[in-house]
Amino acid sequence: MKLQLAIDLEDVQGAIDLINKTKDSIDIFEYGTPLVINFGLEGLQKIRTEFPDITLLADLKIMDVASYEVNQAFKYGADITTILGVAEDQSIKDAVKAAHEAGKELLVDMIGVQDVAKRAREIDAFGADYIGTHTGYDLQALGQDPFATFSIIKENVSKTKTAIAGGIKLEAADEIKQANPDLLIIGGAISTVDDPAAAAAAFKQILG
Ligand SMILES: O=C([C@H](O)CO)[C@H](O)[C@H](O)COP(=O)(O)O
Repeated sequence: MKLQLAIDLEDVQGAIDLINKTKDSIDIFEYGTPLVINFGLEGLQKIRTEFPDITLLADLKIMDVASYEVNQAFKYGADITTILGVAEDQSIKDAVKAAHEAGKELLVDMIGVQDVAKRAREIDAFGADYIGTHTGYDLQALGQDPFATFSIIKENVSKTKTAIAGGIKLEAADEIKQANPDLLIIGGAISTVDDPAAAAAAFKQILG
């Protein structure tokens, strides 16, 4: 199981500081969608220049023009990027092809997918590297979490690595262990606490 830190901050220097504090425990750093919105891919490039050796995921949440956007993420320094599971089949197939031709990886984010079991089987057949259950902030605010949906995804994929995200806290240690995802994605529970390094280390400990 790998640990990904979702950096959903509003400035690039804050992201750089957070990476420095947590890099002993984090396997993959996510250049989060708010950073994409505020600073575009040039912010990602700054982080890549500062940290040439870290694994970087750009959370572009691509919906269309997939080959172009996937390649832009890689051109600016990403190792992995994301497309939405609700995108057209053709877009996801194009994104998988573009990522693999570049020697990189693609995560399909299942936020907003209604028939999760059916779509998970389809994504599995498309050859994506990761499929991610994701309870977005707007549903977290209603008290929802990603664990039940994650089980459905796990039952319906055979080769795609599984990821889970959405408001996961340290208190969910038992559920995390039971879910046993290939990739655990944590944002606020590391980035917004007083001691992000300690929180990252505590999550890493759960993964064993
Ligand atoms: O993808 C995310 C969200 O849509 C904002 O861009 C978050 O990175 C993801 O939800 C993980 O963050 P937390 O929910 O704070 O753990």
